[in-house]
Amino acid sequence: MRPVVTLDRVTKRYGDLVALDEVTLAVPQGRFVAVMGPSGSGKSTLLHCAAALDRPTSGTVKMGGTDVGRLSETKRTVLRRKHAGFVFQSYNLLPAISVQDNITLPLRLAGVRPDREWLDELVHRVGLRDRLHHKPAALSGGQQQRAAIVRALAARPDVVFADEPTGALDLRSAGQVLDLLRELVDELGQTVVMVTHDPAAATRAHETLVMADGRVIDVLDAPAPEELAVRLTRLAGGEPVR
Ligand SMILES: Nc1ncnc2c1ncn2[C@@H]1O[C@H](COP(=O)(O)OP(=O)(O)OP(=O)(O)O)[C@@H](O)[C@H]1O
Repeated sequence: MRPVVTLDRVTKRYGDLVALDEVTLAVPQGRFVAVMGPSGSGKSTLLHCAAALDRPTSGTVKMGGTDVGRLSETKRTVLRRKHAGFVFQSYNLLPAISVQDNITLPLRLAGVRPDREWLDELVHRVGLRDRLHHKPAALSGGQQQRAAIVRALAARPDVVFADEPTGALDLRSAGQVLDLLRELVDELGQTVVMVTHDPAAATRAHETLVMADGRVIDVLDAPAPEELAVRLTRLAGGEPVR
């Protein structure tokens, strides 16, 4: 499979602190990749560098074949708009406009005409057809996050980066959002990279990258939640993993 994002010996330093330490990885198209690890292990830094939200101190990040590190801030923004979608823990929907307008806002800002058929398909899949004309506040948390997912996918990005997408949801809504992300990958060929603290969330992913001290120390194929929870607890306690 063609990689949509690649990192080659990517290091990110904040002064003396090494937040990412020579990380090399490729995210293939059509995969659902989870990123887990103890607090401070570098998950968000990895996501920000991979998503061209931030520039590494050294190493190479390529998105859509373009070397992100060589671009100006403005060009990175253009690259992100073209290739990436984002889902955050806080849904970041604008309260004053309808769900429909929220979904199409980034497209309109970018001067791109919405693909009605694609949006209909997405809205149908996430079960929001009859909520489109409501304001976000009239939707449950799970529904708002599903609207945010449609917004992230509206421009058919190469990859969606999700940072704790279920962090604010109850168990049932979280499960629905995760099942939905997996369905979008399996049935629509989308690619998702998701940072999460929830071992149950990682079981929906094809593979889980486990991080510690700024490195990817393990790549697990669809691990059982119990197995993952034990590994993460050991890591958080500073115990050796193997
Ligand atoms: N802007 C910054 N300036 C200085 N240090 C930073 C900055 N951003 C992150 N760090 C540090 O880099 C390390 C990795 O942080 P990062 O946020 O990537 O970890 P994380 O695994 O996402 O943690 P959490 O699960 O708590 O969100 C931490 O030690 C953090 O304090």
